[in-house]
Amino acid sequence: MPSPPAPGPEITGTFKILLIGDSNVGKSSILLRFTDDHFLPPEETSATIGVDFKVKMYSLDGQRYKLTIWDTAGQERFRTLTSSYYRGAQGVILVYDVSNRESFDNLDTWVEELSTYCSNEDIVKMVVGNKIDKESERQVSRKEGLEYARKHQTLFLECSAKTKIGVQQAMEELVTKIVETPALWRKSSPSKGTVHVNDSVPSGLAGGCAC
Ligand SMILES: Nc1nc2c(ncn2[C@@H]2O[C@H](COP(=O)(O)OP(=O)(O)OP(=O)(O)O)[C@@H](O)[C@H]2O)c(=O)[nH]1
Repeated sequence: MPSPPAPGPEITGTFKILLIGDSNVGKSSILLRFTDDHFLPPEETSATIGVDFKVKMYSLDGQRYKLTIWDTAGQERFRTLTSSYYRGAQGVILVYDVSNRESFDNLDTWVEELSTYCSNEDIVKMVVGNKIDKESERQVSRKEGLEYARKHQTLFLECSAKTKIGVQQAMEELVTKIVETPALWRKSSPSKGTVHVNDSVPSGLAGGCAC
């Protein structure tokens, strides 16, 4: 009998990360760029209905993390089960489109939704201005984005899912900050030195609730 494959390196933590923001700002595109390094042309994209998610293994400082990244619908009519999106999340990315002022102005609504459904003060938040490749159509300056993030004490980055600038960096900064916030994900330290984590499965119904 062939011997079973050797087990892979252990997973240090499993993190649930959410993408929220207005419809059309590029949440699904950021996710696809991050997980598959791919960008779909406009004619091949469609509005997210409800929620979608992708899983990606991610290495940082020699440790392996399992990221479940939830892509939520921006359109009100496609949003269902809102509280379960937030349940067990360690990180949230609030996305706006730098070429669409309204999507930036609406960030307040998303911050409000976050505070309604997520009572965990430790959750790591990041504001991301997407579509910086559309520089000539820019309606929101980098300074404004940065000021908004400072006011709400969140991380901040600008990116383009199209050209891929900033996408990897955004995820890396978010994951780094989550790792630096043990209260969010460490449950106990068993004997082998491995950390037991809040394993937030995509159903949003299992695992300890961080919210
Ligand atoms: N120029 C440019 N277009 C982008 C970028 N990211 C996304 N888009 C386009 O913006 C449109 C919306 O992108 P999606 O990723 O579907 O947006 P979404 O926020 O997931 O939308 P909902 O699912 O409705 O919430 C699509 O036509 C994308 O091709 C970007 O970085 N630059």
